[in-house]
Amino acid sequence: MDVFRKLCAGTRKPAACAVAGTASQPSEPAVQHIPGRPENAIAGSTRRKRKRTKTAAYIPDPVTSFDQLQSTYNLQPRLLANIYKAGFDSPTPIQMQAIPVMIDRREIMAQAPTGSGKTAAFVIPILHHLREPRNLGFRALILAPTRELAKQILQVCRQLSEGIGFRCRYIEKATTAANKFGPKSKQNFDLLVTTPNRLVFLLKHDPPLINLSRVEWLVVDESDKLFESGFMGFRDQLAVIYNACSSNNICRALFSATFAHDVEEWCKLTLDNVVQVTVGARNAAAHLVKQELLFVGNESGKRLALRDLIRKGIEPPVLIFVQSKDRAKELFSEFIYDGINVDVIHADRTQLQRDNTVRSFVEGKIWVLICTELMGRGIDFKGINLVINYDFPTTAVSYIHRIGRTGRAGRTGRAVTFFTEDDVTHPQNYKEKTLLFVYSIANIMREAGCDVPPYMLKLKKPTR
Ligand SMILES: Nc1ncnc2c1ncn2[C@@H]1O[C@H](COP(=O)(O)OP(=O)(O)OP(=O)(O)O)[C@@H](O)[C@H]1O
Repeated sequence: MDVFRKLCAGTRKPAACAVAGTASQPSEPAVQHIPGRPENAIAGSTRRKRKRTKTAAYIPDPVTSFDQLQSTYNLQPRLLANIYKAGFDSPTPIQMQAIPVMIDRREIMAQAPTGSGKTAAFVIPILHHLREPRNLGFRALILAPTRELAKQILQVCRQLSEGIGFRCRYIEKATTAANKFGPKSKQNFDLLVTTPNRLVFLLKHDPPLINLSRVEWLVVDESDKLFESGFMGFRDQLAVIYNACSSNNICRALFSATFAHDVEEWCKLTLDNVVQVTVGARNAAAHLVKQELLFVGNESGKRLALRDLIRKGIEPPVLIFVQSKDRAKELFSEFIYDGINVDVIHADRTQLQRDNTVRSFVEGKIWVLICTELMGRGIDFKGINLVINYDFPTTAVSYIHRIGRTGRAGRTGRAVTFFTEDDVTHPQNYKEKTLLFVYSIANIMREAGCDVPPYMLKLKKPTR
């Protein structure tokens, strides 16, 4: 059975029946769409005109300040204090919209640009609902596609819950996790942040080594990534986790900077009266990133162009994306040879090496970090000034996430994408795909008001 169907078949909400059956008609109205703009999140009139009764059409009004969360929803003073202590003076557009929706226990599918504060947008309402530590086992579960991102989210959970006493956990090793979080443990933990694979390992054990039946909130961050199927996809794992969260009171929230039709489809059919929040245009690059495309001719042209950029003066920290582990290793050797303060991160490095590299980069000991797609999503390095796409991204979605490592939290950033003759010619076989990506990326840039070589916009859009 297709896992997408498995995911839907596992639901306990009535709307899901439509998937397993034939009609596929979502219950009425399944999705509320709230258009929002990054610069002015309050979609205003449409929302305010809605009845204030709790019907299917009811959507809680957005908030314009964090104080309003206390006056309207009785947010804990300590949680509010932690929000301000984190330096969050006022909510970002996605926070204005998503926090009241989740506090109202509405299921949500949210899309907002990279670096726009989605993490706090789901962590704040979850902490509000958990209220206080209890020894009931995990009551909230947050899934992320990479360990680095899961740890980063964990940090935010701990930072915002400081002084409240929540036990926020991460699955370091599946073997020790069984003892710590298994059925025989004291169940003295509240919130789990993890990648799907380790959790699935525990769940698939007979009997399961972790119990998710008390989970009230399941958050899927980078939802379009976690819904990907196939060898590298997480969809199978998501289905297992989804079915293990068996509480009748469960609410689900899906967040990403990019939109995927299958996620939307699943939300409409499966979630209970889901609210869909979209801040800004769908699948658009963060507007604070100045994007440049640089034609470098061929492979050796990339090295020359990179040296040229460095010679002209780059302001660290800088992230360089390449397409594979081998490419990362290769470029790293060259940089080291050139005496540049650089390190590399890819899936072949041990977790300890990866953690140390991230720490050194954050502390400013490393100026240039070469990485693969592993670091493309969600990672929030403060103050990245420049992202270089040394290898052309393989999808427009990947491009949006990669360049979104800069231009975050109100700061401006710059992204330079190298492309070669090979990337724009030979529209045969797999090259046809590349051509499509060049075309889509050129359009993303054009929509963001950046300079694009005119011929790129004239590239014939290949058929898929
Ligand atoms: N209300 C706020 N005021 C100021 N800064 C904020 C606020 N909320 C979040 N931030 C900061 O914005 C940065 C980006 O937040 P976050 O990592 O949650 O973005 P994101 O939308 O999840 O991005 P991505 O799509 O790349 O994962 C973080 O450094 C965070 O501390």
